[in-house]
Amino acid sequence: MAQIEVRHLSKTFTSKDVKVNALRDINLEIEQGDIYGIIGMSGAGKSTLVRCLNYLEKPTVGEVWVEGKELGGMLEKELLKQRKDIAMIFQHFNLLMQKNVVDNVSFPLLIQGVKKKEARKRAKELLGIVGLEEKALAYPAQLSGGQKQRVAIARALASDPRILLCDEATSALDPQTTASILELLKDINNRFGITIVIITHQMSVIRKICSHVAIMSLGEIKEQGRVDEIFSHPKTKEARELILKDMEGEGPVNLAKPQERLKEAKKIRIVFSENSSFEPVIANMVLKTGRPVNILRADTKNVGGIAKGEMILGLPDDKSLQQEIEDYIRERGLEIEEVTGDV
Ligand SMILES: Nc1ncnc2c1ncn2[C@@H]1O[C@H](COP(=O)(O)OP(=O)(O)OP(=O)(O)O)[C@@H](O)[C@H]1O
Repeated sequence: MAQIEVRHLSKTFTSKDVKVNALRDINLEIEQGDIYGIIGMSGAGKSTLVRCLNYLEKPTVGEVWVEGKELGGMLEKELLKQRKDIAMIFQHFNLLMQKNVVDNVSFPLLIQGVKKKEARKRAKELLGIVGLEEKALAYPAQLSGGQKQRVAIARALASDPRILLCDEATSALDPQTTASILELLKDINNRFGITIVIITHQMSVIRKICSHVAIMSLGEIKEQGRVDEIFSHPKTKEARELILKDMEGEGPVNLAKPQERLKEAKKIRIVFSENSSFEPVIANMVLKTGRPVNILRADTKNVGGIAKGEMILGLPDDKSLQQEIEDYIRERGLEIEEVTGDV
């Protein structure tokens, strides 16, 4: 059994005469040690889903199993105990502003009944793990956003959780700070084997550290699986859109401007594996066929540690030439799929 299993989970919010189906028939399996991303636009149901994973939100229908135990069958006391193993961090850090850093981190330990001296000692160790030892006596207001999130991570680790839920933990941070927090989460996952569930609306976050992803839209999971597979072979419109948006966000090469494009009849997407270099392939293809193509987008990315790249080409309005180009690309071991709509 997976460490976290969600079965046929639905959540409906009802207020007065308005009903919102926030989650519909969600099924998920998250293995121990995964970094699992849940991505979707605003209102997709991500926060509601992640809050169901520790029963901060009670599903209307369905089951959540954590380490072989069904949360819905637990008494409130058992649930509180279970939540010790499922820590959470948030977009706005949720630190205690009147307490200094070391006291913020000690706080959950004191609540658990750990003696003050021991709690402070452990808190200082945790601050070492997140690289903030020298800020132990500072107050949250004196810290940057990235430092505040590090304190929140240290505090989350205080109860020795086996699962860490991150609700838009990097959304309030600039790209560089985001990268450093993602590195820290990856390091924590590596060193301590803590399973991490990350909610985000940014595909770049998924690409940088997640092993698996579920793509949500309007309360449903549209696609889920290994991140490298979804990036290479997105099956749904939602996945394709998120991947394209990600490319835009990080400055892809948008080579042919609309006014400069040759008339094109078909668009294809080529996926490059870690060993292929697209430039010689395309240059040689153009030389061989003697006809130029529009390179509409080109991008290479580091996906889960593997170099991946893709390119979208606009092909001329000549069926046999299209076939020749596609055959040439396929013979070089590259995969092709047709793209519809604007790119
Ligand atoms: N307590 C609530 N009462 C009523 N409706 C709610 C409640 N919480 C969430 N919803 C609704 O459920 C849907 C899903 O919301 P949710 O916050 O889970 O989405 P999200 O994907 O996390 O969005 P965001 O990225 O904006 O936080 C939305 O339509 C939202 O308005």
